[in-house]
Amino acid sequence: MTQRGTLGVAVVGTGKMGADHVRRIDGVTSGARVAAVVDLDTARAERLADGIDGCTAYTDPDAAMAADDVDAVLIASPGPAHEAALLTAFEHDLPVLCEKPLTPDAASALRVMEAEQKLGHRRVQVGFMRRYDAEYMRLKELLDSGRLGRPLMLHNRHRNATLPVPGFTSEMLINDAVVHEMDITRWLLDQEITAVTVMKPRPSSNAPEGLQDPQFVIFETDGGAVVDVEMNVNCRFGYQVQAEAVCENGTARIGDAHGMLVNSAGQWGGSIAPDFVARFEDAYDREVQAWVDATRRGEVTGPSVWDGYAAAAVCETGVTALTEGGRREVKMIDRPELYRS
Ligand SMILES: NC(=O)c1ccc[n+]([C@@H]2O[C@H](COP(=O)([O-])OP(=O)(O)OC[C@H]3O[C@@H](n4cnc5c(N)ncnc54)[C@H](O)[C@@H]3O)[C@@H](O)[C@H]2O)c1
Ligand SMILES: O[C@H]1[C@H](O)[C@@H](O)[C@H](O)[C@@H](O)[C@H]1O
Repeated sequence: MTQRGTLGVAVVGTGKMGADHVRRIDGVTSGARVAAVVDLDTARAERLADGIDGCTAYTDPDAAMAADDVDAVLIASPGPAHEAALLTAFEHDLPVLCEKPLTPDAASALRVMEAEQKLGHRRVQVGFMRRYDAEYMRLKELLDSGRLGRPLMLHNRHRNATLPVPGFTSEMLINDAVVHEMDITRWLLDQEITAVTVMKPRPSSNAPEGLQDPQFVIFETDGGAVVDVEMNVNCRFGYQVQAEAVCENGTARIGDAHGMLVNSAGQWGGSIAPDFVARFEDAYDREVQAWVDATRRGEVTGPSVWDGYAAAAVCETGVTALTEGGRREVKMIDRPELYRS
């Protein structure tokens, strides 16, 4: 860290999400600066670095993490590349904000968890940004207050206008998209997911040939709640994330706010965000600021590697339910001591 305590961050992966985080750290977040950008696509990293004072472009994550001006790492490469980047960050004992998913399967998430336990302290915040969204935070506060009684069901809708990245697969609807509902369910209800069922409606004609889109996913939890998720990555009309908790004495629903309502030409209405960058902008800002603030205090807060592992275990079960059918039970190890408090 510099004398004034500004955190030098290396951003690994500078595609859609990584570039957005670079812009955020450079222009929105306080107490941090982009010291390095890393991408296999050298030209992309160099273009980004060129616009930022004191920022160096790298293709090798290890070289970036070894640099004197790098104090922390933000990983925004694709999920399958996260494990290698995390293990490299552990070798340098650097704090990490790792975009979701922690890793794409439970075995690799376990390896990361074992490596972090060997360090003897938590180093990673996982990028489940919905926990920092104002609406989800209010819903959590309400459920925790007990005013509506015990939550019985949670209905979720998760709709992307078009494929989030080219080549999105049927498994990725679970691994890369429904993974958000896996985390938010665990967090909102403070319960673990114990079983997953995936129903397959007739695919939309908007979906590329062979893609099972939409999917209807059902979770059961160890607290007896039933949770459903409509996952759709070709809805065409915009980006929409909604949740409704059904409790013993009432319901609470979020995700309906569409900003300003306009009356015009015999109609009324608002607008729908085009994509996750717009819908969750505030949540990403809060998430990154919380990470920087905690890191500068020498703390690690937010979703942990345990949360990343739990989501990965549920994802793996979900992919089995998708490909083999039926109701599938989730298998997880006991929570290690490091993640109990
Ligand atoms: N929290 C959210 O809402 C949210 C939204 C979008 C993406 N994401 C996550 O962010 C990550 C990146 O997604 P994206 O949409 O930006 O993908 P993307 O394909 O747009 O960008 C990925 C970038 O990483 C680079 N890359 C690939 N392998 C690398 C490696 N080994 N080392 C360094 N760079 C490498 C690629 O060249 C590319 O520039 C994924 O984990 C994704 O799930 C999260
Ligand atoms: O990586 C993205 C991102 O996590 C979005 O929040 C989600 O809506 C997309 O479906 C997913 O592919």
